[in-house]
Amino acid sequence: MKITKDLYQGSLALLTDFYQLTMAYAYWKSGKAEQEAVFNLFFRKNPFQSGFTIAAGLEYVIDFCRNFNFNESDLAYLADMKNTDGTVVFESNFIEYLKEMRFTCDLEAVEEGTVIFPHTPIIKVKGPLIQCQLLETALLNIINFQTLIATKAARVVLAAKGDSVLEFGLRRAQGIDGALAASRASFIGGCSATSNVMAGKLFGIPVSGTHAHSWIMSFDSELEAFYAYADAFPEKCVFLVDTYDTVNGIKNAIEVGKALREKGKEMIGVRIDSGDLAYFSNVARQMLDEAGFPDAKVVASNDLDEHIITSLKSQEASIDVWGVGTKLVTAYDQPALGAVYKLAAIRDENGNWDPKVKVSQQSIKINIPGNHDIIRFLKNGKAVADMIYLKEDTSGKNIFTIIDPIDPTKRKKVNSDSMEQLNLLKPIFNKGKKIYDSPSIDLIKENTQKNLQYFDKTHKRLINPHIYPVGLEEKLYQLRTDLVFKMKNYEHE
Ligand SMILES: Nc1ncnc2c1ncn2[C@@H]1O[C@H](COP(=O)(O)OP(=O)(O)OP(=O)(O)O)[C@@H](O)[C@H]1O
Ligand SMILES: O=P(O)(O)OC[C@H]1O[C@H](OP(=O)(O)OP(=O)(O)O)[C@H](O)[C@@H]1O
Ligand SMILES: O=C(O)c1cccnc1
Repeated sequence: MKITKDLYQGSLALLTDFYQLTMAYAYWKSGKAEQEAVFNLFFRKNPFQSGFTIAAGLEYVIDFCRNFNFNESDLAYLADMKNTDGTVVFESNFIEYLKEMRFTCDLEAVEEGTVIFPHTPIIKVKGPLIQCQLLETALLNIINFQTLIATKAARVVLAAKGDSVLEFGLRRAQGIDGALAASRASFIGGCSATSNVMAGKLFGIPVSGTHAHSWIMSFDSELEAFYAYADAFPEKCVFLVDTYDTVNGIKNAIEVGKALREKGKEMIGVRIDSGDLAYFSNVARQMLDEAGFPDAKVVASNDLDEHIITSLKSQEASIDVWGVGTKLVTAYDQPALGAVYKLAAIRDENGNWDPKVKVSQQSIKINIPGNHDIIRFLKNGKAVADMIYLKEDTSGKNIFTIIDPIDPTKRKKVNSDSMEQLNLLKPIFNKGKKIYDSPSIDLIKENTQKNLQYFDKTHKRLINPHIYPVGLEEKLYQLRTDLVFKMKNYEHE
């Protein structure tokens, strides 16, 4: 995938907050630019009150890092920036430094489609402080949105209980890139196809669709419109039946379906886009069955989301395919994921990692310090707990106490001897060189479904899900507590 080249026609290095550049300049001025650092990208709460989150966006991150350099016009723009007193913001030696800068970091990440939880790193960047810092805004922009939408899609697809979900969001998505990224993330989350043709071309996602009311309205009668469509697309007939009168529309679809059958073709089905979808889908099912079309599908659309789909399922609606647009691609009920990117450790002059913590009044906002990793423990193929730990604290151990980072009274003991262990962070770049074999979008989508299988259905419930245990190995927990006390000057207590 070449998002930068195909979509943005050049450099994305200026896709950042201005303060990243002023900090970069100040790191450079103070001689800290090349000091080795570790930053982690993580979120603090699952979106949509979900019990899980689906990671997405890594391919965009890879593309961003590989193309990370300031081109001539970026540099000219920066060189021209002036302070209020007329002096330049960035001195020319710094502009030269930026010109030579290339991405040379190590980067680890959870693969797209992985089920993830609050507090655990999705991406870990290790490298020169200045580079780590300059990546912050773009990495958050990419991961926050795609992870949000992949999670929403996974919830919609879970609600559809095995039925196909088509993503119809382009017309109401958040701009051009929002729409493309949302189509990609929706497919990763489990949608079967998109109506967005450009997403189909760029990402290799299947495209699909029916027709609109305008098609019907452009003819003198609905029947005439159905016949004409059947003529043009005998293999692809999903007739939209609700332009004037849904029951009459279904009758017309059946008539044209019979004519198609005489020509050796089968209509695919009907689409209902308004009214009581439970009632009209059941009417459609009965009429289609009685007319000899038991395999014809009923497609429903109209402001659907996971909750309306669940309700329609509980009403025993006869809907086989769900067209979901606005509420999916805009993440209507929670328009942003709050992932953050925090400095976790800096290498000191002796080569040791110096863990760093941001102290906050709210304990949920205190980050996890140190160059840490994550393990997922599985028993009999089911995920039991995720542990955030420091390698040096755990080597040779097999019994671990995992402590909830917010509520230390919540603990879980794990004996790793009887469990399978998954390292969630995979190496993606080594000193700026890509060492990861990117999977196809189809494999990523499969990965999502495989990952969801690891989790008990109580964690996947849409409302009030059972909380999956994620925590800090006890030594890391202690390190974090000690550091907080130290930074707050509570050492004497
Ligand atoms: N049986 C049902 N149970 C729960 N929700 C339903 C049911 N049938 C339809 N809905 C949902 O109710 C909402 C109906 O919205 P609205 O009143 O705007 O549609 P409409 O008037 O039927 O159609 P439109 O305005 O698009 O012509 C939609 O979100 C739809 O998905
Ligand atoms: O409802 P969504 O989940 O966003 O799905 C996409 C919607 O887009 C189309 O509607 P259209 O743009 O013609 O508008 P209308 O049906 O709401 O009038 C289609 O008929 C769906 O209703
Ligand atoms: O193909 C469709 O039916 C479609 C596409 C976009 C939006 N609504 C419906």
